[in-house]
Amino acid sequence: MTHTTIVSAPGKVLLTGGYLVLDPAFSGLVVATDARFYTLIRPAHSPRATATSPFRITVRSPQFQSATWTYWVHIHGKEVQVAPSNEDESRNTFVELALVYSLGMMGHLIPTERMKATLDSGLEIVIAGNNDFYSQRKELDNLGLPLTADSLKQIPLFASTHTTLSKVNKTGLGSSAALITSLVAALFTHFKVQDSNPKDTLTHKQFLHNAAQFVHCLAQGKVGSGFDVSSAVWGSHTYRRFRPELLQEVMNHDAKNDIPGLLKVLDPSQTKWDNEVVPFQLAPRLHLMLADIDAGSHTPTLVSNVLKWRKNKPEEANGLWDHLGAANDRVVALLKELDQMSKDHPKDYALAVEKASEAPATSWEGLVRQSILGRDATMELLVKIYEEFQSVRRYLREMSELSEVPVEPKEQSRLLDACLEIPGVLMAGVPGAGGFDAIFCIVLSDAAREAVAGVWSGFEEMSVGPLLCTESVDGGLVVELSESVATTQTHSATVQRLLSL
Ligand SMILES: Nc1ncnc2c1ncn2[C@@H]1O[C@H](COP(=O)(O)OP(=O)(O)O)[C@@H](O)[C@H]1O
Ligand SMILES: C[C@@](O)(CCOP(=O)(O)OP(=O)(O)O)CC(=O)O
Repeated sequence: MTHTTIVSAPGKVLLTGGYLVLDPAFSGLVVATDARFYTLIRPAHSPRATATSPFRITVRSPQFQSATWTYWVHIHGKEVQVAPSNEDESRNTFVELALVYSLGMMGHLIPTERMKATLDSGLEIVIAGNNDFYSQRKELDNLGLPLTADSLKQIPLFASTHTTLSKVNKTGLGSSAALITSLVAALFTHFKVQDSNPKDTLTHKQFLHNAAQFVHCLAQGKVGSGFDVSSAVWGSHTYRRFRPELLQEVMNHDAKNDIPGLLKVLDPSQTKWDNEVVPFQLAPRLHLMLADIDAGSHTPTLVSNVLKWRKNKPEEANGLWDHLGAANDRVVALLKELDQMSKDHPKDYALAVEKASEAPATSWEGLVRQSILGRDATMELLVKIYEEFQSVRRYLREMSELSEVPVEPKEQSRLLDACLEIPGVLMAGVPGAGGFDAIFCIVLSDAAREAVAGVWSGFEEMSVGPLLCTESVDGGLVVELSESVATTQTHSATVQRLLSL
């Protein structure tokens, strides 16, 4: 029997609020995906050479070449220091900082004896992301399969990427945020930190959020909006960022020399964090589809150019920000109204969605006017959502033109418009920072789903790679396993696969 912990965190897609969410005056709608990152932790059964030797932690990412890292942990009372082995082929700053700060903080939060006992025979950490996080184009090529959802389903769980972490093509689901969140949370779970600090679960989760935001910002070298870490912790929601100044004072590597000071900033009972999280879910029968575009854009470049333009032309930009912010908020409010409608009038809702599935969104308004059965409130809402999201797109195109940054470039507009011609497609847009990275569609039926997939695979201007994931129904962080695992036990296919990696 081996005490094993597995914690997962979802990927993300920012449906509205790209750029605006960097400013605390605006919020963004982020949907968590059912594509998840998993961190497994278990004893390595390799005792220390002598009672004074450091403890050893090995981290592996089996989907990548040259992706094993060793760390040595030194414990002096409450002070816990983690140093990377200088024999490794590569360094992984994201993993390293998560270990340095999580273990550093735990040294001050749990009894030293537990710290030592948990590390005594060394720890093995395995990190794996759902295949959707990384482009599978090469794998499908090797298998001689076309770039379709059916082909992707034939690839085994946590398949090899046949490359290194630095060379892999990512699909934009936010691998580093999901990785850091699952790793930090798995460490705190494995060392049973909550048992020593019996704060309520919500406060503990807020602390994990703050800690993951801090590590992610430090690893990225900047304080971003943090919507990706937030959805990795809380699942789908509307997000308003925390004041960036909150982390400014600890955003340097000296923070590890003052762990009590860092804990003070990250502990929600000591420092008030002002981020806002309002849970969100898509109404039933709305299905989120995602695709990555092979061309790709460099998000930091897009962001720095848009922000440069906003700084140089504040009047032009601020007006657009206000209009776009208001349109984004209306889309969210309408989607919530639709969800409420599905609960209040489930039969009418189902009928309207079926009717809407049979016609393209441009003709729904006609259906509303022709309705002989009186008002069809659901259909009216669907029309409003479609139209409001089309105004969001118009503002994004205006942003592209004024800033000369390709937020919704023409090629992407043509692809989105082609999707919207299909019966039963409610929304089609560029998520997050936009550019040539990805697109999303929200569709109302299986037939619409298939037709959209057909448009994607037949689109000749760009290579559109479907992803298998959709909205997460499990929210944010999930403790998948925290127990002594007997070999005879039965687990889900995902957990079984992780245990065998
Ligand atoms: N499976 C993995 N195992 C270990 N580290 C990973 C893994 N996936 C991503 N990372 C870390 O995240 C970094 C990528 O971060 P970044 O370029 O910000 O990508 P993203 O936009 O997907 O978050 C990698 O360099 C690596 O440190
Ligand atoms: C511009 C942004 O508001 C949104 C970017 O969202 P993406 O989903 O495009 O991000 P990456 O995963 O880094 O590519 C920047 C931010 O909020 O941090």
